Amino acid sequence: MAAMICYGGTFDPVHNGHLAVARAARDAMQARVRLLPAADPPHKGPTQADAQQRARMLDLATAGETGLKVDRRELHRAGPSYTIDTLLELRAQSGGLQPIIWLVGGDSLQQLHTWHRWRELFTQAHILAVQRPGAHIDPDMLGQVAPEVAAEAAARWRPLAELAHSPAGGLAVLPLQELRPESSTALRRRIAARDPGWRDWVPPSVASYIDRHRLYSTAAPDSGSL
Ligand SMILES: Nc1ncnc2c1ncn2[C@@H]1O[C@H](COP(=O)(O)OP(=O)(O)OP(=O)(O)O)[C@@H](O)[C@H]1O
Ligand SMILES: O=C(O)c1ccc[n+]([C@@H]2O[C@H](COP(=O)([O-])O)[C@@H](O)[C@H]2O)c1
Repeated sequence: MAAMICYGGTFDPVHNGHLAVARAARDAMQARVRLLPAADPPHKGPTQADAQQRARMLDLATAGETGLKVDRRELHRAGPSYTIDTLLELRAQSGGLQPIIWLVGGDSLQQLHTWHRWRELFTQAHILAVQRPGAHIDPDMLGQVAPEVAAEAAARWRPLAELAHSPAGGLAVLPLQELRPESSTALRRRIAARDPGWRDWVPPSVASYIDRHRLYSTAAPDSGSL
C-alpha cells in the first residue's frame, strides 16, 4: 500500500526550500505529499499572513505539480494545530494499515519532545526528518538533542525504504541533493528590507501574490519560536 506523506508547516510564506523537501519525499517514497498549513502553529506567535492567505500561497506554489496537494484540515479546527490531533484524524480516515509519514525539518525534530503528546506521534505515523542548515541529524544524536528524543530516535531509526512496510513507529532521514538555505523568517525580513533577491526564494506565482496583497512589506515582530 502506498504511503501517505504529510508535511505540516506554518508556511508564512511557503518557499522553495519547502518545495524541494516535498518533491524529494515524493520522489524517494513514490507517494503523494499533502502539505498541511497550520491554522495556529503551537510554538509560534501570530503569523503575518492569515491562514487563508498562507493556504492560498501553497495552492499557487503546488499548482501543476504532480503528487503535491494542499490539505486544509487544520484550518477547520479551533485551538492550537497539534500534530497528534491531525494524525489521529488521518489515521481514522486511512484505516490501520496505511503507512503515514510525517515530514519534519531537522530543527523540528530536535524540538520534538516539546510537542503535544509527542510520544504518541509514533503510534500513528513514522517521522521522516530532513537536514537543514544548522540542524544536522543522524542516528547518533546524543548530545545534540534532549536525552529523551535521542533515546527515542536510537530505538526507532530505520532505512528510508522500510517506512513503506509498516503503518507507523519508525524514524528515517530523507536525503536531499543539497541543503536548502531558505527560511520563512529570513524571507519575510528580505521582503521588508526591499532586498530584490527574495524573489529567487519563491515561485513566481507566490511572489506575485505577495506583491498584490502587500504581504510582509513592513518588519513585524518575529513569529519565530516562542
Ligand atoms: N530550508 C529548509 N530545509 C529543510 N527543512 C525546512 C526548510 N525550511 C523549513 N523546513 C521545515 O519545514 C517545516 C515547516 O517549516 P515552516 O513553515 O516553519 O518554515 P520555516 O522556514 O522553518 O519558517 P520560520 O523561519 O518562520 O520558522 C518545518 O518542519 C521546518 O523545519
Ligand atoms: O503538535 C505540536 O505540539 C507541534 C509543535 C510544534 C510544531 N508542530 C507542527 O510542526 C509543523 C512545523 O511547525 P513550524 O512551527 O516549524 O511551522 C507544523 O505542522 C506544526 O503544527 C506541532
